[in-house]
Amino acid sequence: MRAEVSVSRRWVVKIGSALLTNDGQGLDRAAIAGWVEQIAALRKLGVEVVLVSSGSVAEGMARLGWKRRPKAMHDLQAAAAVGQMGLVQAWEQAFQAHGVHTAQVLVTHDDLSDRKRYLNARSALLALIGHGVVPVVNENDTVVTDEIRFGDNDTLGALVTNLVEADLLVILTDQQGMYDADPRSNPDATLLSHARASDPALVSMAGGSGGALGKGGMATKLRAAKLAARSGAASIIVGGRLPEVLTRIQRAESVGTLLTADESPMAARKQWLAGHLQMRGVLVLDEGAAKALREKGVSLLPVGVREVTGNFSRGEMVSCVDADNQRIACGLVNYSADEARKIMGRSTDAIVSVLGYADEKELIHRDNMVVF
Ligand SMILES: Nc1ncnc2c1ncn2[C@@H]1O[C@H](COP(=O)(O)OP(=O)(O)O)[C@@H](O)[C@H]1O
Ligand SMILES: N[C@@H](CCC(=O)OP(=O)(O)O)C(=O)O
Repeated sequence: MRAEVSVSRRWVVKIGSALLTNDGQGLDRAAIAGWVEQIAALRKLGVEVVLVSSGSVAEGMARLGWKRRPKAMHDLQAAAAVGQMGLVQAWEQAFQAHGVHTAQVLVTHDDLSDRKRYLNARSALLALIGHGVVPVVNENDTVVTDEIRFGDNDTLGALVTNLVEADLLVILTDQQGMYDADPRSNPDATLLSHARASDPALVSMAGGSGGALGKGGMATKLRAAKLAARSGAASIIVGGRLPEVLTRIQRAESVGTLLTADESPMAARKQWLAGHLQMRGVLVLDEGAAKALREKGVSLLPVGVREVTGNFSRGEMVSCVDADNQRIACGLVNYSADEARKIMGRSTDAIVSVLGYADEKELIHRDNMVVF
């Protein structure tokens, strides 16, 4: 299993507040430099990395001289706004030393649950990765309210893993991994090396809430691993202070706790796509496109579409049928119904001249499509 992890090509690395801020004493720049050095080395081996960095509230508290995590939402928001400045500065500076660009990406729950915004966030993150930039993601704490907060970045890390279809979610924390009981209150607890994320026995082993600075605790990390498994990704919960921790994961060393998915990424994603969304429209394909989708599983380009029915928006689910109305596939569409009608039957190059702009060149990308 560890060997499979070592060949994974896209990682989301989530770093918790306690770890990043030296238990609240301000950003641990030496630790940050160490992780960045490892990430730079991973990139040279062809591993793409998206960072999910907590610590805005904790760093804001340190900057404002607050000893305790505030309870009031406006104070949390204020601390997050102050701290986020320090956070991105620290990451940017550390990556600059390796000639790597970073990008600040702040998201809310709405961004990832709304279909259109989901696609937008996805294409922006994939574009950043494609340009060799390391996205540094956090929750947009200053604009979210109580009910819609992810609250803990473990969940955010898992959703980003689903979003960019990463193979691996690495959760760096202040313990060596997941134990069979909370090691803070059970000194005899033993470290779990490998389990299935779906194993029901794990739930009672993960203690409740997190430390003084973080929010999640082990329960949210376990939940995150289950969420990541929905798109087939494995998760590793591991001590972020372990020397060369990321490099060792890449070398298939048995560090931390590996939580694996029951299904392959493709099977998991297709199940997710097929089970979660309502059809909003139909695209009738020409013979060539129908054959290409059925036999080669390629993306659907506008040129292969003859007719568009329904009134869908970008990001919604549509079904693809052949001229005899036989269902071929379904998937998340990159253009609205009106746009699709304008560009159907046209070559990809014509999208800009017809619409005046272009999103993706595909009408439905094959990663967002299930072929029946
Ligand atoms: N079974 C367990 N194994 C390891 N840690 C656990 C377990 N149950 C609860 N915990 C607690 O979870 C804490 C890590 O969560 P948290 O404080 O939220 O960290 P982070 O800021 O890294 O997200 C650990 O310090 C530990 O006390
Ligand atoms: N968005 C928040 C993260 C919430 C949080 O505390 O997460 P974590 O430490 O990962 O459990 C922040 O940056 O402070």
